[in-house]
Amino acid sequence: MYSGRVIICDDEVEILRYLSKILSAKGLDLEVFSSGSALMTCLENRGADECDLLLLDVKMPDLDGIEILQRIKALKLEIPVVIMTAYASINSAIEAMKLGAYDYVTKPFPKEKIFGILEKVLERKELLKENSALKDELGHPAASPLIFASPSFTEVHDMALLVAQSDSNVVILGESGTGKELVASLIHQNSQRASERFLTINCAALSDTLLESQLFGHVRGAFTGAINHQKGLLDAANNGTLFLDEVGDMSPAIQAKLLRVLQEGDFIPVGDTKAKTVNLRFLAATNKDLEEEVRQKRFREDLYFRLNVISLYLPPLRERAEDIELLARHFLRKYAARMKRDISDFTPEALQLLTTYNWPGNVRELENAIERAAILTRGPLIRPETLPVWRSNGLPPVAEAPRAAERLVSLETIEREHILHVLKASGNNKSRAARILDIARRTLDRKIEEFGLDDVGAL
Ligand SMILES: Nc1ncnc2c1ncn2[C@@H]1O[C@H](COP(=O)(O)OP(=O)(O)OP(=O)(O)O)[C@@H](O)[C@H]1O
Repeated sequence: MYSGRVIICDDEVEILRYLSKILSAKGLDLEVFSSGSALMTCLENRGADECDLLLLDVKMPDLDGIEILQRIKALKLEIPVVIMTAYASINSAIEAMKLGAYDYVTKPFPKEKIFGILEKVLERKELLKENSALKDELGHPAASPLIFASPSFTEVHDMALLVAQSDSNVVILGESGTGKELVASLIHQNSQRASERFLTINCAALSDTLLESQLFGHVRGAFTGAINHQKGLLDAANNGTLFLDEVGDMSPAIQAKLLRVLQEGDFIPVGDTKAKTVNLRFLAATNKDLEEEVRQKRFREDLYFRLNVISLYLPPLRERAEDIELLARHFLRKYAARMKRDISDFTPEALQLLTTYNWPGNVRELENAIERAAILTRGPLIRPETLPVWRSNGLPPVAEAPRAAERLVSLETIEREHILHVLKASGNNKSRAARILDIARRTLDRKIEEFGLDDVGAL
């Protein structure tokens, strides 16, 4: 038996019935949606609180799974999503994984497949709980999800805790992947608004119209496709904190509407005539030089002053080498546990490579590198060759930022590399390789064909 809450969204009644039956038999709380738009309305209004897993069909007539994932990502809802796809739409599954889906299953799937995923998800939830209990014991604030040791980050962290006590708006500056969103959530968790909601929106990820209706909400019939009344994030976060990520990318029209909220504390939903009053704290982040944007008249000065009561600058990872090793070990523990692998440490060479590389994508790039290395590692130690920053000539430090194409590889590439590796290691014995990979033999055959690995025997 399990304890947790699962949302299922599929337009096929048979699938809904099948999943409801097997999951409720295991003691799980279920919520079922037969259309993508109904699911989105619920997530937008209520957030993903207390939901442990979302099982999402990729192909639905009104709103497909990929679009839902994009919206979940833009709303920054923390919810593991498992995409359910037909064999024919396997490319959508890959697309979904790139968008941050937790996993995917190909229909028809045995119930054990879903139970396996559920166990991993619930185990992860427990791990996160343990982690925060441990931080409590060590005397760190329970809400701090941040790992750091460097003096420069300690200073910003202390500053963040201090400004959390005030109710002022804050702008968090720093390169992409430096932890701006984590710091925003830390501020909220340590503020007087901690018991209220912390909602986030990425202003660069949405079109102008969508951003406007997400922020301010709309009434029925406000524009083509507005079939229902929809509450905006300003409303949903009332009394809590709203985090505006990539605020520097907001259009002048939306900047003007937002300024009114900051000045008057009210706004008018799209298509409505009545103003709504809200009480919010705004945290905003950008990797743009906002002062320069103001000088260039791309960002309103009055809005800038309203938002930027206090500003925090997160230093890039390359300027805080002390944090790299700590973060790398933290991510290694996380991914080794998630993948149930006994990888305990880095070789000294790998560690040296990690601490001397200049990490243009900051902590996010480091996390991706460790996740990839954990997938590719066979022994107990992470070796340099599994790190994307490794060069075949063995030269460790890279002074300049490598080109993106050299650093980052797609999930598809990793999957292909790993299948190739297992096939070679098993002497091209496909049944054995399928067992090691923990996938059905016919799934392996399909992937071999898809990735053009038929000739592996000859390698
Ligand atoms: N100090 C830290 N401790 C633990 N994890 C961190 C830390 N800093 C960043 N991360 C992780 O790195 C990733 C990127 O962090 P985050 O999204 O907060 O960065 P960001 O600056 O908001 O990025 P962007 O500008 O691209 O939105 C996240 O997975 C986050 O959990």
